[in-house]
Amino acid sequence: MAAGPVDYADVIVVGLGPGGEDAAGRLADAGLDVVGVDERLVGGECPYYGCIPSKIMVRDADLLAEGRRIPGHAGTAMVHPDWHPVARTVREATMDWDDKIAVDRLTGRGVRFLRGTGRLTARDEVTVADGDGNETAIRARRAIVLAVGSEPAVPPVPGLARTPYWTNRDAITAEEPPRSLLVLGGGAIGLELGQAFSRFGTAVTVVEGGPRLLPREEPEAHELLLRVLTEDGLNVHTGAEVGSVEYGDSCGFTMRCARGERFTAQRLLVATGRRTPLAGLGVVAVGVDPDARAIPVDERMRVIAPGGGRPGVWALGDATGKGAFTHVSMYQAELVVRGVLGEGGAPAAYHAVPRVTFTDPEVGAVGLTEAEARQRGLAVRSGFTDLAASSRGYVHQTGNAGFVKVVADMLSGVLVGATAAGPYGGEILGALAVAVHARVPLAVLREQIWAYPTFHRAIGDALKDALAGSPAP
Ligand SMILES: Cc1cc2nc3c(=O)[nH]c(=O)nc-3n(C[C@H](O)[C@H](O)[C@H](O)COP(=O)(O)OP(=O)(O)OC[C@H]3O[C@@H](n4cnc5c(N)ncnc54)[C@H](O)[C@@H]3O)c2cc1C
Ligand SMILES: NC(=O)c1ccc[n+]([C@@H]2O[C@H](COP(=O)([O-])OP(=O)(O)OC[C@H]3O[C@@H](n4cnc5c(N)ncnc54)[C@H](O)[C@@H]3O)[C@@H](O)[C@H]2O)c1
Repeated sequence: MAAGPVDYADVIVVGLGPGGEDAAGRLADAGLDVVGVDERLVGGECPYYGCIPSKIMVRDADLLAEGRRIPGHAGTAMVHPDWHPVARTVREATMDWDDKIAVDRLTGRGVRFLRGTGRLTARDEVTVADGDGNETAIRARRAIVLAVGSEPAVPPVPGLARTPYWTNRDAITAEEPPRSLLVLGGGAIGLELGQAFSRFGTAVTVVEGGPRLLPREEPEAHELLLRVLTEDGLNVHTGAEVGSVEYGDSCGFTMRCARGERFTAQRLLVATGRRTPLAGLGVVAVGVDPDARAIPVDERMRVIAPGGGRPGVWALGDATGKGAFTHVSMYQAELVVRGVLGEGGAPAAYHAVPRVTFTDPEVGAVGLTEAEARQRGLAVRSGFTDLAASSRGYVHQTGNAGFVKVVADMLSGVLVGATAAGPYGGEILGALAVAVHARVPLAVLREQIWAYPTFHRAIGDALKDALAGSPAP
């Protein structure tokens, strides 16, 4: 590689996903000389291969499902799925995977943008390699922000690496729904995209290695999704250890599981989590173990390493392992900006991280699950209510499956976690997220009037269930 001149900047932001782009823009707005570096698309995974295009697919797939629910309730409906408008909308939303507008927006705020791969070459220096083999070293006068996100983690299944498997990026750019799709991994990506393709006519088989779908959520969420997805026509297999994967042009993918099952499909989507490869980022330069799963950060998002913190080196987003969500990345960007500008403010708190899996029914959750709360030794009382049995569930009829579950710590007298699964589960979650975030006393929540007949009224019923037998406030 050709070594170039050394440049200087106040702040260098490596990775311009949701958090990095936001931090770079805001630091430039504050008058700092900021260099932003990205090797791919400014905006990161979320707008091009993640949240936005996947939710477009989910929304359109949900429209089909609603149409199919008309018979028996509101007349007749003939639903003929067509993927082409979906692919078109996704292309429009991603500008055909072109970030010109995002780059212009960023440079318009004064950020100097470099397209290339950044790596730490000293504790205050990032070297950027462009596609033509040129290298530019930049020294940071004030701060380096590592916002490199994550990439699909592909498990070491024998044979898999030699096959043309899909990751989320291939699924999002699909111009046609596959005839059949094997989904490896029953987490958020696998279930959202698996259900969406299924509604467009793809024969979908989900193969989950663990005992439960959405393993980080309440077991009731697994039970609900297993039932509903199976009713929807997906084949769902849990506890399946994959022994091998093969691919042939004529027969597609064949997956063999240790307990004897054999699955075949035209396409295979690998959705088994994310990873942040740290070695290539040169994190040893700031004392971080290159084999670590995430960049260790303190409560102000400063990078920490054995022997203490690294002044002027910050990290945010998926790379920090605090929750691979756009809202976490944006939340952390706020902390980084405040920290770099020396503004102080509250440190990071993760007791109320919300998450929504946009399946139908949606699974919204915040804070701890009941099992996590028990592991922490809290004085746990949980409450549960079935959404279908509520007045709104009765009114809604078809597609009304869901529940609200709350997890209370009776010692501190607050909710420490909650799940709202069902139609608009992610929206119902809003009220529960406020309660967990603001530590609203149970005595206050218990007095709340919940509008009738809403789905969120089920929160009141779940609270009653948790507090049954407790003295009135
Ligand atoms: C299919 C899918 C659906 C999702 N849906 C949701 C959702 O509904 N809601 C939600 O909250 N989250 C969702 N997510 C997660 C969300 O996309 C991520 O949490 C979010 O994008 C992480 O943001 P980030 O700032 O950490 O970085 P990323 O978005 O990962 O971006 C990191 C950027 O850094 C760049 N980069 C990496 N290394 C280097 C380097 N060495 N030099 C230069 N540039 C580099 C990359 O090119 C990339 O542009 C979804 C993810 C996927 C895959
Ligand atoms: N709606 C959202 O907010 C949303 C949507 C999609 C993705 N995301 C983010 O992206 C992350 C990545 O999504 P994901 O679905 O890839 O990961 P995930 O961690 O949510 O789920 C991965 C699943 O794959 C399973 N798995 C792992 N290895 C396996 C193997 N060898 N064989 C079979 N199963 C295996 C795990 O047990 C798990 O259930 C999510 O954790 C989430 O943070 C968020």
